[in-house]
Amino acid sequence: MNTVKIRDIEIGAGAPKIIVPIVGVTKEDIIEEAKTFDSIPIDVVEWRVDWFEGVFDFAKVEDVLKDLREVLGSIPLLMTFRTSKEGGEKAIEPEAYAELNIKAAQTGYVDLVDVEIFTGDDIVKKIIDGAHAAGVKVIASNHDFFKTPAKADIIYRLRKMQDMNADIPKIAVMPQNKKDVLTLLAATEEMTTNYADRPIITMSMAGTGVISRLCGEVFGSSMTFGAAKKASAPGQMGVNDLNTVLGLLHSAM
Ligand SMILES: O=C1C[C@@](O)(C(=O)O)C[C@@H](O)[C@@H]1O
Repeated sequence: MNTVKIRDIEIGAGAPKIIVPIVGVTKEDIIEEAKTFDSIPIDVVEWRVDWFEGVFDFAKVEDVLKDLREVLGSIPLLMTFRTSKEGGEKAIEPEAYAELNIKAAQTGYVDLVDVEIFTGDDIVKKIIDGAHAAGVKVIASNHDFFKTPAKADIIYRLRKMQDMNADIPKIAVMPQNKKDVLTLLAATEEMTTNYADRPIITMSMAGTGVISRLCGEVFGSSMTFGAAKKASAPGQMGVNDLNTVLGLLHSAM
């Protein structure tokens, strides 16, 4: 399996890497939160730009990115517009979505962008090619906030992301019972063992699924989201506790 190197972080090797989301609404909140990150264990910061009040004015987005980049120093920065149809704060037209992601990639301030795989193949391809041309890696994503698809379907979606040349395929699903968590873990193991030639990220959300956010090194999920100030999805643990558990499991493996 190939790893993905972003700055000093090697994704797909060792313990899962911790991503901490920022979900501030104002520039001030976003930057203030980023300033607290030098005292907590973080591998990658995710700016959830769909929460930002100025998200539809690119000059404002670029202004925040510039300051975030400066405050974060060498911590890699992922920019994510999570659309309302996949659990995010706002809706966006596909063309505007492509433009936002490609322009952000071209600023040189971001290391990764997140692209929802079911936005339409042409748009997805345009974003992935545009990000790569700017030297930016792409996480392809899919979210089901209501249920857990069948194992074969989860694997199909992750393989589609890989086939479309995303650097890191990712899926987040909601369990309706404990068996659904096992389905997500089984899909993760099968994808990693049989199909993936790159790191993947999977999680089962909410309290029932929290185990999936901890055991990625066993089953094959290379990154996990932890909360600093405010969680961006149900089931995210506090980042310090998350780091402790990942470290304990890593040293026992
Ligand atoms: O895609 C994901 C995963 C996530 O939904 C989670 O369940 O941790 C949190 C989001 O911020 C992120 O973009």
